[in-house]
Amino acid sequence: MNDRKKAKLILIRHGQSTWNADNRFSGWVDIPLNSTGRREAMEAAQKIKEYAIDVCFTSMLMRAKETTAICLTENSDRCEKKSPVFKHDADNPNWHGWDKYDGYIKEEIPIYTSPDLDERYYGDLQGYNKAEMAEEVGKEIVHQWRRSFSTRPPGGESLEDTAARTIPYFQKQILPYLKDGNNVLVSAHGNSLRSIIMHLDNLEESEVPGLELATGIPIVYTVNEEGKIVDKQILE
Ligand SMILES: O=C(O)[C@H](O)COP(=O)(O)O
Repeated sequence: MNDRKKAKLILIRHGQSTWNADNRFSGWVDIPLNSTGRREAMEAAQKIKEYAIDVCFTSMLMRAKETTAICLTENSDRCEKKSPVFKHDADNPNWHGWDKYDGYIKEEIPIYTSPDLDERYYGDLQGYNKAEMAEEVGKEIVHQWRRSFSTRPPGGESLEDTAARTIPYFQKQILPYLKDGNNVLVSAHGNSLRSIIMHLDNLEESEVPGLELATGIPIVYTVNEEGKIVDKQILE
């Protein structure tokens, strides 16, 4: 357990994926990192290695999980003694207990995965090129679909819908670890993290369209024992 006053919350949007590079709407499509994305995650690992990570949270999607695993590789002081272990969902009927083990329980950095941290569902837009879509329906409409708070892209989730799952998850599952003084890494997605940042930074709806997150750049919040943010650094 760390000094309570120094609990860090590290948020990171996954590194570049092959569809980020192709400028395609990804949403829930499970696209891996490309070589640029893996490099970004390695650079992020260097930037955060001073923080001994106690627990991680990530989405169900490969690009966020890969980023988590790479980010932990430089956390060497901790990893020498502790292994990162992806924790699977015991409540899922398809889980057969194959990831159970008896020893080393105190020696792990648990990585919890949840669909609540998945990217915003982009519905009918998934797979389409963003620039081509803007030519077809107009730049303004595509910007609304991508950046407004309450507009839903066709068949998909608005940021408001996404926030309705990410913020309760943050409050119930993540915040208690921070209040207890743990350093927490959350690797997720452009929009699932935008919704959490909107909550943490108390942003107005009108400020949300201007909030952009680069791939692979850690944002480090310092959180006090009451769960309040006392500092924010962007490690560009
Ligand atoms: O799902 C996607 O395509 C990206 O992760 C985020 O896309 P956006 O910047 O268009 O919201």
